[in-house]
Amino acid sequence: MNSKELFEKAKELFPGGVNSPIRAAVKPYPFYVKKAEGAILTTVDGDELIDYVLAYGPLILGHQHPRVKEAVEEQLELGWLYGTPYEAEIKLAEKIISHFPSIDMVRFVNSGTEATVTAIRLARGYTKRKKIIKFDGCYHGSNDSLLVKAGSAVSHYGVPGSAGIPEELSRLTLVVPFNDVETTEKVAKENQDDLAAIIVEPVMGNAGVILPKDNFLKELRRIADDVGALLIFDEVITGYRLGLGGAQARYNVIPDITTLGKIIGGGFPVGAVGGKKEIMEYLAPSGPVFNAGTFNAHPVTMIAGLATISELERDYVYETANSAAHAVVKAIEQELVSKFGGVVNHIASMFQWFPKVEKVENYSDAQKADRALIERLHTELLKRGVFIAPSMFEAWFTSAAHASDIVERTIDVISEVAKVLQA
Ligand SMILES: Cc1ncc(COP(=O)(O)O)c(C=O)c1O
Ligand SMILES: N[C@H](C=O)CCC(=O)O
Repeated sequence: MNSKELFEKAKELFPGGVNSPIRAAVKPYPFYVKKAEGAILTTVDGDELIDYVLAYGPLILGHQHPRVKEAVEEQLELGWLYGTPYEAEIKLAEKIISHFPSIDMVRFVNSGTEATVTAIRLARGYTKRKKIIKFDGCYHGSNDSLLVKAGSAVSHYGVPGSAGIPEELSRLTLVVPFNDVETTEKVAKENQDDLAAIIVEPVMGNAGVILPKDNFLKELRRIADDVGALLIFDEVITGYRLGLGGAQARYNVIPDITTLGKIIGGGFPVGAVGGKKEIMEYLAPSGPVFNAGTFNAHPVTMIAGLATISELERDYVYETANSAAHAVVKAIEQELVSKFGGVVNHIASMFQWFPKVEKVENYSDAQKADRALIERLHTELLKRGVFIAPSMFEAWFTSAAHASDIVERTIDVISEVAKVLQA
């Protein structure tokens, strides 16, 4: 069956035809993958696509990296699920602790969502307070406490949050604009007695890419300390994408709790909560805050994560991924920004173009950009063999597999598309 036929069938089986909403945004219908290798996806229709989505971030080494594949194959020979502790989880935790300045202890879970759910519960349990500050347009997974004014598919489909979440719970989530120290401080002080945590994507990656200004993250640290709340960095995207220590090492700001996911599982389902020992010891069975999981610290994930992070310790990965991003950003600026205007927000190997606006420093700036143009760009690039996210409220990602020939092909396609794209 081809992609069109498969999607027709899928619509009978899955709500909207998919198992995660953003996948249905690929037009005219989502393509189905037959295989993936390096930077290339091959579809069941026989098309080869250069992949700038990389499964929404995890695949910083590209698809089927030989070291990861070899490690997983070796693991499969030993069995793949034990329901007992396994040495690989210790090795992966040690690596993460060695790289992330704020992390003394880790709890592995199965997704970024589980990580943020656990982090919020931990912050509430530790502080014995209820309220949370989050930032407009930040996305922290499908987490009941944080699906308020969220980014990613929530923004793409234009829903303010989600039905099914009790108003009593949403009221505990206070939303403030990213990069706005004054409002954050005001709201934190007004709710000081009951504020458990401030949670932030230190670089926003779910409303396009939006960078923290000046001392914004340092100011969040100060405000959290002033009101006795915990600072949570959601580094599910930025962890290992911005470098070995994530955003916290890059910006030199130490949160109390960090959530990780995506890259640390090497392409297998994963999440992690990390933090200071004193806080982490509140998790069961040491402490009273519950978290558990049949698949927590899955052996295959631990092995794949370990192989991935070991590879990241070799300089070539960040060098290749970052220089690919730099070259593609330059091409977008030359071919697209020059014609349509706008700004490209970029850091390391993640970026997004916001057409027709001069700056994007928060979610309301992002909403003023021409998102429909990005959706048309997505369609035109896809027709010519380049796959980018179907929404402006996502990011482009590059990997160690985005070698110069792949980048050159992409640049040629961008200049071809620039000629046909209509404002
Ligand atoms: C910053 C951030 N936090 C949390 C999540 C949730 O992760 P997952 O999709 O693995 O549940 C995502 C992505 O979905 C994310 O980008
Ligand atoms: N932006 C989301 C996570 O980072 C995209 C993943 C998804 O919703 O399927």
